[in-house]
Amino acid sequence: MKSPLGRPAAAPPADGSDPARSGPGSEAPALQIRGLVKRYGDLTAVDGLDLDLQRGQVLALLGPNGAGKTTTVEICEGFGVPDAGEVRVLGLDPVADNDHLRTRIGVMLQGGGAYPGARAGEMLRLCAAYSANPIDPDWLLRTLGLVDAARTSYRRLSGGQQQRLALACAIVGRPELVFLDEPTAGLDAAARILVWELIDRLRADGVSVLLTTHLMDEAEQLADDLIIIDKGRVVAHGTPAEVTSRGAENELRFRAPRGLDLTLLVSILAEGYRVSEVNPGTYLVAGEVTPQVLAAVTGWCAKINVLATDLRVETRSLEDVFLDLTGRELRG
Ligand SMILES: Nc1ncnc2c1ncn2[C@@H]1O[C@H](COP(=O)(O)OP(=O)(O)OP(=O)(O)O)[C@@H](O)[C@H]1O
Repeated sequence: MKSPLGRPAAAPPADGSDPARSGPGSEAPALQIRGLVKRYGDLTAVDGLDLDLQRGQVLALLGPNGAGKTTTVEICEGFGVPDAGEVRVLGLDPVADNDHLRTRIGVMLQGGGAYPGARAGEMLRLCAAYSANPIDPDWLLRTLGLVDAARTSYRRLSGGQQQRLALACAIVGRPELVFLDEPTAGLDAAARILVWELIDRLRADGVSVLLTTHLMDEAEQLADDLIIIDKGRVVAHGTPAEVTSRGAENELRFRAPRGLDLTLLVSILAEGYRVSEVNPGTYLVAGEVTPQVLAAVTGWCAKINVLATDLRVETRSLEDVFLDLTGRELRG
């Protein structure tokens, strides 16, 4: 069955003009930021930031409190003007081309934009009415577990229901790019999974997502790429696996008979690896553990006819990397 999220083929503009400049179906990246600077008085909130988000990808923007995430996202949404640098959203200038972008991007507002007395279902239908080809609101209410809340006024919704309604409103217009600001903050485990599944479906349908989050597992689960920023600068970027492994001193541990002669193993491994018997019968190889290093160690075991047991590669978590880079907890 075709997903109700799927974007229709873009129709050419009726007047033959090219309002988006980059054109419907263009290959312009979802987001491209070069050398972004934003100052508030003496404070440089964003300090030469570069960022790329390709079509159909999820990019997680991580950083401690005050790192410059919201400032960056607001500039992308057209709510702020850079002091220097260039920002392109779907190939367009978010301020000058705001009118053309409004229907092509989705913004998840934290509690904002709501009429407290309006019912959840009515609010979602109102958001849908702004779009020429909205996603079926009833499908979204079902998918986000909001059917029972559809007739409840916004002010009586639980925090988690308001959060999911904000997500539904952000995507009901079938945006090409959606900005999600901590979309699962405060949600219980079941609701969080519903939101994660929906974000996965958005990606599968070619929607690009810029996700700000303080949740390490959320970033690792959902993101194709991560950017960690601190004091307005990028301190790490890449896939979750790249960010957690780059330059990392991982460890390989195994158990084997005590007192083995390690000279041959040391000579097989490249310079810089440290091999030691940390406890009688427990061996440690410290350095970047690549597949080749793992093969070298097991090859050495085979050569000396030793069966290594409890062989374990210990990698650093995203939280460890984050702490190393920013000196602060991911949660801020
Ligand atoms: N309108 C403003 N006027 C003055 N300073 C501001 C303004 N908006 C943000 N700042 C400052 O800019 C810096 C970056 O703030 P920003 O909200 O972008 O960080 P953040 O990474 O989103 O933080 P958080 O995780 O707490 O939301 C902070 O020091 C903040 O106090």
